[in-house]
Amino acid sequence: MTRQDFLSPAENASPQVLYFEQVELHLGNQPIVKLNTSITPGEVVSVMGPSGVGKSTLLAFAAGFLAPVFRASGRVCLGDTELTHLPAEARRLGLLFQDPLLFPHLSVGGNLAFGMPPGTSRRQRRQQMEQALADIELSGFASRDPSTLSGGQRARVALMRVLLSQPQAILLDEPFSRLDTALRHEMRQLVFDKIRQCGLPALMVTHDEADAAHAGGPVINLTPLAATAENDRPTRGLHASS
Ligand SMILES: Nc1ncnc2c1ncn2[C@@H]1O[C@H](COP(=O)(O)OP(=O)(O)OP(=O)(O)O)[C@@H](O)[C@H]1O
Repeated sequence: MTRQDFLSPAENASPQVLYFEQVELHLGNQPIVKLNTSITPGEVVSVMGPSGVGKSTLLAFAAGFLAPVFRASGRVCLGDTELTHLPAEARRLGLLFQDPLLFPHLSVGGNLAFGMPPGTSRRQRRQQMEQALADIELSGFASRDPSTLSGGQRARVALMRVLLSQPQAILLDEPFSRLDTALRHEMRQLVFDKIRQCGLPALMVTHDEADAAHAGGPVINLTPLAATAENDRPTRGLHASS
């Protein structure tokens, strides 16, 4: 399944670069994170660093639900479109967190259909849902109650739900940390393969060096206090102010 499979013809399918331009986050007067980087389609950039350094806060800023206690400057852009001033729901970012939370009141199929863009016809919904289930070897599971799935099956459904929402980029926060070793390996492979196939830029927060190694992209190590990180790819001429 590729990015094209998820997109209606009306969608702009061209992959975009995700930019963090001169992003600075403050907690009170205390600077916690500075970031200036770009993520190309299909690339997974890993963000690492000690507990409390601001990794999840950075994702919250990008996703559009930063707690009011923080002060932020800088921009997050997809190609030429600035996301920073858009409400969270308009940013079209796919979020994958530690817990593969599925809606308990919806079937597996209902969960998959949940995030599909408005305007997706009934036939398209069914077709995409069935294709997604086949893709994760869960054909025939559409009417199942999510509580009857194993942890690995839930994680796979959660991933496909994110992809079916036609995101323009993916944000991952410790996506594999609750999985046991075998499952972790399997999910890493699936998630990174899908991100590459769909040509989506992705930013992943992780404590696990093996996650970052499997992701294959650059690793940004945030350090405490005025943490500054910058990778060495083009960022439209902007530079981190360290
Ligand atoms: N709502 C909030 N109000 C006040 N302080 C907060 C709030 N959310 C986070 N913080 C503080 O902001 C800092 C960054 O937190 P954040 O959760 O981003 O860290 P992290 O690097 O993701 O940590 P971990 O690896 O433990 O998940 C921490 O000092 C944290 O205590």
